[in-house]
Amino acid sequence: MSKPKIAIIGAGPTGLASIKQCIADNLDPVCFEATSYTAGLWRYTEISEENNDPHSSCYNSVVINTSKEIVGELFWQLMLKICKDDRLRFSARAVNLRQNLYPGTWPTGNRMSFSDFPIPKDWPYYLHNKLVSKYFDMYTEKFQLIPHIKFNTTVLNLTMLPDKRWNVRYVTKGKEETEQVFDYVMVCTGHHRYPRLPNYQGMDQFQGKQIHSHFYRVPSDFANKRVVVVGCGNSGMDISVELSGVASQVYVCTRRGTLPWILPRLLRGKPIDHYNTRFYTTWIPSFIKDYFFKRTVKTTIGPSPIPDLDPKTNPSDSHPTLKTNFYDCLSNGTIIVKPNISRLNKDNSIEFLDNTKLENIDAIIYATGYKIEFPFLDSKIVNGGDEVLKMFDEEYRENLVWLYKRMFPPKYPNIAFLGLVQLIGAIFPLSEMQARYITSQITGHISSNPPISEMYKEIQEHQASLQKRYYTSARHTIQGDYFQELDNLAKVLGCYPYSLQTIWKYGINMYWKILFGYRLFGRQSWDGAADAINIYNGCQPSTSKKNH
Ligand SMILES: NC(=O)C1=CN([C@@H]2O[C@H](COP(=O)(O)OP(=O)(O)OC[C@H]3O[C@@H](n4cnc5c(N)ncnc54)[C@H](OP(=O)(O)O)[C@@H]3O)[C@@H](O)[C@H]2O)C=CC1
Repeated sequence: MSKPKIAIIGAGPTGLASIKQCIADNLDPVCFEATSYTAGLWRYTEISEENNDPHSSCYNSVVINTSKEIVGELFWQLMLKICKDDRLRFSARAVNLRQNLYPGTWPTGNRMSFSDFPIPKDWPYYLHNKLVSKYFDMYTEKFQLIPHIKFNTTVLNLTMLPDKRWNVRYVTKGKEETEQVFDYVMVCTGHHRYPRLPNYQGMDQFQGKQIHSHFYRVPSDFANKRVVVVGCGNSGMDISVELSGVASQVYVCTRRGTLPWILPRLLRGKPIDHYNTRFYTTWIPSFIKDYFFKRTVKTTIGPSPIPDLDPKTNPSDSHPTLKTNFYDCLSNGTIIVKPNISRLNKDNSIEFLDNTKLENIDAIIYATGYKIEFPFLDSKIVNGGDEVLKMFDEEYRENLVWLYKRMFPPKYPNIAFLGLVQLIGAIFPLSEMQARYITSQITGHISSNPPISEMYKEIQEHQASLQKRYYTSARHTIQGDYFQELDNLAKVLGCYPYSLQTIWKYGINMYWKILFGYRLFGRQSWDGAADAINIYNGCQPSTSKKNH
């Protein structure tokens, strides 16, 4: 019997993990990649014809490519300790994804690595984009993924055939459009591709430079300029701090009138996300988490030197913002905070909602986030269509994602979206777990999805919980918690570390580490991932036998 044919769209980290998992499960993957390289937005490129088109898949978001310096600053330190001793030893036991997938990791260091491909021991906590793309090159080479990728190939359209297979229409640069039929489609194009811009009066008249953060590369482009950065997410913070050293003045615009809660990257010398353990995220009520969060901010970088700018919301109401030295720039005046813009003028002045005005602005950088779009697909496949959209607020609706288990559109079989979760944590381990979940379904190792009504109920509950937890914003429609999202899939796949099983096999010390990120006794290390890999290796995967 011929192997099921799987179309994978995008050869970023999620696409690469998907190819590898398909191969491991004896499927036949073909990956379509619009650019000439892998690793997606982690590969730093200059703005060029190839990557300045929002419809190309090679976006180099400021998210990680704000510049060599800033990425260095963001990522260099935080990787060091993570890759210590245990990890290599444990990962050597790795067999294949099905058996060992679940590093229990976070965005830094090995917390962002795939389960059976550890990040080299001597790499730092926070990786420079060069190292991240190198990591993916090593991964691609080790698992021989390149032969499965069609580079410079853009998917134009997907249509479902009467027999529920998918027809993929695509074009490779310099060639004719062509079509191919697949049994299943895995969409791995991510959610940081299409810039989301505000709509201010006079945008078309303003004579200065206006760009989205996605197209920002190096600070020198703004040397001695007066720059307004719109948005206070991680991009807005990173860019404004970076520019503060070269621009003649930087202004940051906040539509909420206040700044977000800003956390430092390191706490007591450890990457701050390492304190976010399974116990902390699962068992601690959010009011206690908020208390610790506020206390951390107050005793490290804050409160803000300008009290009026202190956030009015709770820390858990929004996606976290990490930036160590933003307040330094506020206190020395290199960054000045403004409310939202009311209009832009032809003479390069900008008016704000508090009736103040700035003259002679040279550039505006819109760090206003991203639109979730899949131009090759009917949008109702992803957002549920009008009957679903009408339940949501206008802005939230723009980025609504209506997928069962964050992957499956209830009414459309044989298609799944991977990496479409904005985790508080690294996405790679989840992408890998999702790939594993999908291929396990295709091969019949785990049950297929429940009836549509049940899927709707799950999605509705998930969306309701997001709306309850976060303030309404287009940036909060796909939020997820690292451990919970991974654990939910791990339980079905049979690699979740249940307490008694774990304690029986590995002892209380290891179980403690799985829960709290450090050992109860013995040599301390915060490298929870290493132990987790060991634990998950040890779990008998239910996926080794069909469960239905
Ligand atoms: N160093 C790192 O780790 C970095 C990580 N990232 C990640 O990349 C992702 C994208 O981040 P980012 O690019 O900052 O985008 P976000 O969507 O996270 O933030 C967008 C910001 O723009 C504001 N905004 C949105 N629409 C408007 C509007 N119409 N007018 C005025 N302001 C508006 C939002 O305000 P509001 O809050 O009111 O919605 C918010 O402050 C996030 O997951 C982020 O964590 C990004 C940069 C660096």
